Amino acid sequence: MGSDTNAQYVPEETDPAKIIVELCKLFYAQGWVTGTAGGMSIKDGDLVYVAPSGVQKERMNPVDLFVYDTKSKTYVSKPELYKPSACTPLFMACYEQRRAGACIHTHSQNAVMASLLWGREFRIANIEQVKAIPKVVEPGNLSFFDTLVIPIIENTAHEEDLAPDLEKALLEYPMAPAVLVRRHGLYVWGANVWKAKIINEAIDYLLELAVKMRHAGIDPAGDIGSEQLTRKI
Ligand SMILES: CSC[C@@H](O)[C@@H](O)C(=O)COP(=O)(O)O
Ligand SMILES: [Zn+2]
Repeated sequence: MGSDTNAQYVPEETDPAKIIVELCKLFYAQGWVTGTAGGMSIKDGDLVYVAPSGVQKERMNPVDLFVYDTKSKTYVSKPELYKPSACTPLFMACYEQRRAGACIHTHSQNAVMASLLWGREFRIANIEQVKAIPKVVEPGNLSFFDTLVIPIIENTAHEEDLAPDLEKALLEYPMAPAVLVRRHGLYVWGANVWKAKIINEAIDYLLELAVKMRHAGIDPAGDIGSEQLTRKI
């Protein structure tokens, strides 16, 4: 019985270009990368894989991706028709300052709504899903009783101009697993692509929940029990 179940196991894809193409389709279905927005990147050793700029991110082929060698500082694969994603300097900042193995940028409406409802930082506490978020500065994940804090930076006219403020936020918030961009979206990274995917999903869930809590008059960072004041019994 057990071996039958294992026979169903499909090994994970290991080609970064194929993984980016696969995940962008999933993110499109979530409404995170529609209308050419958002994207993602993977760092595999010295090589950084990045999507082309301005393309429908759910319709890319592996050969469309740019591959940059951080050692030789040259592109080892450079599709002729395209320019690399405008998010590239931001992905590079996450690789350099966070030793990330993958970065995801979404235009999730949950991220945009949260950026409109919170000021300089987003906070949520005492929700089970925070246990999917790494502590970043030490091994392990946040506990149920920890507060997740995500800095919010202001948007700029061009994506690449966000890089200095993102770099500053990464320095000022060493424990942050992501950065929100007001009226724009979210940057998330992880030690590898699957961790980045999980963290992105968990953060999006928490952003959506926090926005709903706010609309219900509940403080998402409030103490356990404080929400009872808003409950109609
Ligand atoms: C809807 S256009 C969005 C872009 O300006 C940008 O914000 C973005 O997320 C994607 O940039 P791109 O250069 O296409 O990878
Ligand atoms: Zn964007």
